[in-house]
Amino acid sequence: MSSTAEDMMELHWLFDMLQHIDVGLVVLNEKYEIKLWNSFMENHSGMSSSIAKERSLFEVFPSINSEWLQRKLDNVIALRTPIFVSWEQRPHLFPFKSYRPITGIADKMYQNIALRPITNADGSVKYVCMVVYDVTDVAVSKESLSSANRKLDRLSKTDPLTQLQNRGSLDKTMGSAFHSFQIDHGSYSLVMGDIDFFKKINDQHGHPVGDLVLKNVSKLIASSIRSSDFVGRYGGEEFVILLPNTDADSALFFSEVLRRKVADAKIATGNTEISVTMSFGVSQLKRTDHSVSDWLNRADGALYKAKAEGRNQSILAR
Ligand SMILES: Nc1nc2c(ncn2[C@@H]2O[C@H](COP(=O)(O)OP(=O)(O)OP(=O)(O)O)[C@@H](O)[C@H]2O)c(=O)[nH]1
Repeated sequence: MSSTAEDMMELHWLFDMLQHIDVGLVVLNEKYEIKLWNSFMENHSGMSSSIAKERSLFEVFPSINSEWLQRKLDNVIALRTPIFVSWEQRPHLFPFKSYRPITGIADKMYQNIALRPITNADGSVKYVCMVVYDVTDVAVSKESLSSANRKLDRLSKTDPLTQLQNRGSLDKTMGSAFHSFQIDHGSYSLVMGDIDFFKKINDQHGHPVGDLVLKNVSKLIASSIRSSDFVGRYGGEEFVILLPNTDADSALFFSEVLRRKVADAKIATGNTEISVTMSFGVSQLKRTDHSVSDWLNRADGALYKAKAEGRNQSILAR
């Protein structure tokens, strides 16, 4: 076979392979008209090469942000350098369906796109080749990993019984508030609440009813705070509420409203209804507090006093 015939055959092979490679290939001219549309693009768009060719890419896919892509394509031609667009910047350019049966996360194919200048024999660049990689598997596993990490992070901060913040998470939140106070000297208050005679509830009705009471009280507290407040379960039947932008008197007012709500609530346990009361200690963060413990200890001291003085009351630490 002559070398020209061999070259022709090689060219034919190459063209055949590019047509059927599992990667999208599109060639555009300077007017963004489609000059090449391989079988990957045909299969995923449902549009044959004969129909796509000579039409503007933006007419075929009106959902593509034409201003953004035109700028990129113009740069590829002017600077003669390739540009890459990752799925993390833009999940997809072409709105192709994903046929992955594994997950509901991806209904569209995630794509990495390379825009490459095609250099003519005379060195000029008049065409751009778009290479479209289907990276749905990579994107989906990365997304599921991030979602699993988010879930783990949430779990590590949550008390499983009450779904409130756990003690560790609350300690961190109070630490952040203490740190902010050193900068803004704002008003930050703590309300520490404890269910009265909780041991009796366990003893009289059993531990599962005790748990039910804890869950109900937690819901009541959670529904009483503002979105900027924090509440956590600090110990067995002890709760701490952190109120930013709240001075001592307002925190005491909040505590009394909550105390009355708890006392008025009826908790259905199946065959009977239970009522509980709570005692509260309130403290506002002061410049003389050297640590979160100082602030917390003052609330704890006030709570101890509320218990000693008859329970079902709130006491403010001065
Ligand atoms: N059901 C249930 N009980 C708990 C849980 N955590 C702690 N407790 C119980 O809560 C009770 C707390 O009792 P005490 O510390 O004596 O306090 P109290 O009976 O509430 O009395 P005062 O606080 O003095 O009013 C103990 O019996 C603990 O076993 C829990 O997760 N579920």
